[in-house]
Amino acid sequence: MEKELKEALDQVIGRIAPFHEQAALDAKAHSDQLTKPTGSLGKLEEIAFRLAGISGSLWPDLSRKAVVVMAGDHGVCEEGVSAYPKEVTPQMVLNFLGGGAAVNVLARQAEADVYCVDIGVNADLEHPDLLSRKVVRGTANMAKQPAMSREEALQALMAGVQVAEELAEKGYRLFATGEMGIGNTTPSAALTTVLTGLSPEQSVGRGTGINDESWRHKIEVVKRAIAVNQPDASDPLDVLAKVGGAEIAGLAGFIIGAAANGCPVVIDGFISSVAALVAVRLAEQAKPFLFASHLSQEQGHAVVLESMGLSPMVQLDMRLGEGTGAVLCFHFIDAALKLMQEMATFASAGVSRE
Ligand SMILES: Cc1cc2ncn([C@H]3O[C@H](COP(=O)(O)O)[C@@H](O)[C@H]3O)c2cc1C
Ligand SMILES: O=C(O)c1cccnc1
Repeated sequence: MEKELKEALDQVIGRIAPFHEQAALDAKAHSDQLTKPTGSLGKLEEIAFRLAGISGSLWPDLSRKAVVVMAGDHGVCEEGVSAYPKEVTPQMVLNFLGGGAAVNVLARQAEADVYCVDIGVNADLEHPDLLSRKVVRGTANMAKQPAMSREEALQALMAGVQVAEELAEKGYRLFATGEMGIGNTTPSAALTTVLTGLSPEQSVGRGTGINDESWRHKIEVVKRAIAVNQPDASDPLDVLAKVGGAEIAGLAGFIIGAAANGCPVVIDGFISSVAALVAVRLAEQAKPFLFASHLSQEQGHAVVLESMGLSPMVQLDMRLGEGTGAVLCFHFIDAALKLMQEMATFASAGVSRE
């Protein structure tokens, strides 16, 4: 089973098309004709060039947008690493489905649809709009044993791939990643430490808002998880299974699946970015499809983004997750494309350039 899953994943990775350098250069050539000093729209120009390179067409239609919120629970919560109880995970899933969470509000404003996926929640959840893809009923406590088996990690990755395939099939062309899982900044910090070499003191943050004492304890928990499981940093699947989480694996698979379908993905804060790092370690080809949205307040986020060569669009001191920062940045993606499509050229507007 594990072998079949790995083969299926490798097959999806093999479908990721290379970046169209020429389309990106053509977009830049067009941009340089527009009525503005060269490069003056800054990152908005870079966004437009990269979107052209991803799609292979100068101005892709990215009007159909979705944010995918993967939800899962974490056995490591029994160590006391979060400021909130684990019951919040299923409760928030119902809130997403009812349209009342922060990400729902921002998605409505950005004209994006919200898809919530139960990939590892430790509760029986039923709702007509819920994508039920449960791989585990919460992970095991990584401070004592591997959070997941290698097979479970692969199942979660492939479940994420499947969600991307289905949404691409429905016509969505631009995605944002989001997550919900009380305790998930702890496995995210452990993954950061193992995959980037950052110390636990620098990768562990305050998450939902723990105090100094709990923060020091959380660092010890991350150190213990790494000591107990001895994840092999050169094997991203091993690291993901031992000190990761189902929603992190699901998002990594989703990113790979979106890239295989030629769709750009805007990644959210710390947890989503760690999932993206796992995706990139599994499939380097997925990297050009990624856009960083905001810089989270969570310690360690900047290093995770830097390790992928990504620079965030904004810094709003947010630390929520759910895909909130990513959905907000859909507005910048829309703006970048509109500017390139609608601005006059020096020639058409009769504006002198020398
Ligand atoms: C009501 C509520 C809504 C949330 N939405 C996202 N998170 C965020 O907080 C959690 C991570 O922080 P930690 O590791 O400290 O538990 C994740 O669920 C993340 O998505 C929330 C947390 C709460 C309490
Ligand atoms: O950056 C994030 O995504 C984040 C930070 C703290 C808590 N939840 C999410």
